[in-house]
Amino acid sequence: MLSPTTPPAASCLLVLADGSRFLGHSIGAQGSSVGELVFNTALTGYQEILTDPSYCRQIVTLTYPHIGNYGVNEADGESDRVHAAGLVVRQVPAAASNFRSQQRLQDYLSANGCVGIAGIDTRRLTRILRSTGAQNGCLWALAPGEAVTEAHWEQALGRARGAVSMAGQDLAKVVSRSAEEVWTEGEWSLEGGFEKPARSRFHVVAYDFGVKRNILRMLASRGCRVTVVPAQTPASRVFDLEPDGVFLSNGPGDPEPCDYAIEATRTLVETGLPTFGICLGHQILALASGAKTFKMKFGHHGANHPVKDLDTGRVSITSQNHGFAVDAQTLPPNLRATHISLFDGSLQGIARTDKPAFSFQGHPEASPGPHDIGTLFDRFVSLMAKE
Ligand SMILES: NC(=O)CC[C@H](N)C(=O)O
Repeated sequence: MLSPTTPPAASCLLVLADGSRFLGHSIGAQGSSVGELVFNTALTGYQEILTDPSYCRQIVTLTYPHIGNYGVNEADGESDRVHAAGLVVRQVPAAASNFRSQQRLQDYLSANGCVGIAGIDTRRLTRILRSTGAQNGCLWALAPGEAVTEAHWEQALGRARGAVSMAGQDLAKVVSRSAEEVWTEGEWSLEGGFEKPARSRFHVVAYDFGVKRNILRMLASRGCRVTVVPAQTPASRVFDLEPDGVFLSNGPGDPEPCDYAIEATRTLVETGLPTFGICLGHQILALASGAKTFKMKFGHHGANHPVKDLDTGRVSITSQNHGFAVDAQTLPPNLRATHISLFDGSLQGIARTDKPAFSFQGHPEASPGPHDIGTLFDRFVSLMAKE
């Protein structure tokens, strides 16, 4: 229960570039933030979403109305900080209740300098984004007690309209680590915490375009020693590391301007190194193979997207987070479609016909899940074993 001495929450404004206004209360840091507004329909996983580097410069609206109910903890972050440019929710329960919880979502947002708003009609916002497409917005948490004025709305609109468009932005090099790192931690379980895999059969070089930790953990748990390398690492350095396979990670922004990654991938794939890409990594593999990408209207962000495997006919429920996609009409003869989205028919997976390389648009590593398509990691390991 709220104690009678709890000060009233500070006001928070959200203004979209099209002029739509929302007034709610602050649940995070004070100040303003701009970014591309996207909506995510997952029911859980808000901490993983906030810390997913792929959300860099995006303000995330969660359509599920109760967010923060199980708190946050040290183990569940997909990176070492909050990357989302802001959080928009309907309601945060006053108490967080879970045996793993170490902090309330509100305190976590404040400590991480992330602006957040609650108390707005997220259904109205989602319907705007769905009909007009993802658009830039400005989130502005005022000082406690400060009154909202017309000048605030006007200034916020100016900031929203002045924000750079996501199309054309290379953000992989912005969020990538700057030094190489050896990764050994495996997957988490309730009984044992994070696994420390004893032996490794394969050496994988993983490109960090904004990599999520659970990807590295799933590789480690499958017997891979992983060397994580910065986004701009040239192919020559990867050859020096003598890997058995190359992994291309997820990441924020537009894949098209990532020329260094496209170039390195082309070289590595051509030499026949087994290669696996996820999300941005999937788009990079496509571009390196001669296909094209485009910006989607509002993308796919959620945890229940059905995807069909075109080889087996099997349907998997998958986690998705992308605003760009590979254009199925542009696949060259040596690239075949392996998966499609059953929501809109868009391309979800590809494989090279001439080289041991494949990739997936959604998230087989998704934590908290679903885990249906986690088998793609086993496919990568089999590919390395075969080669
Ligand atoms: N999660 C990701 O890797 C996203 C890839 C890319 N930034 C997109 O929006 O499509």
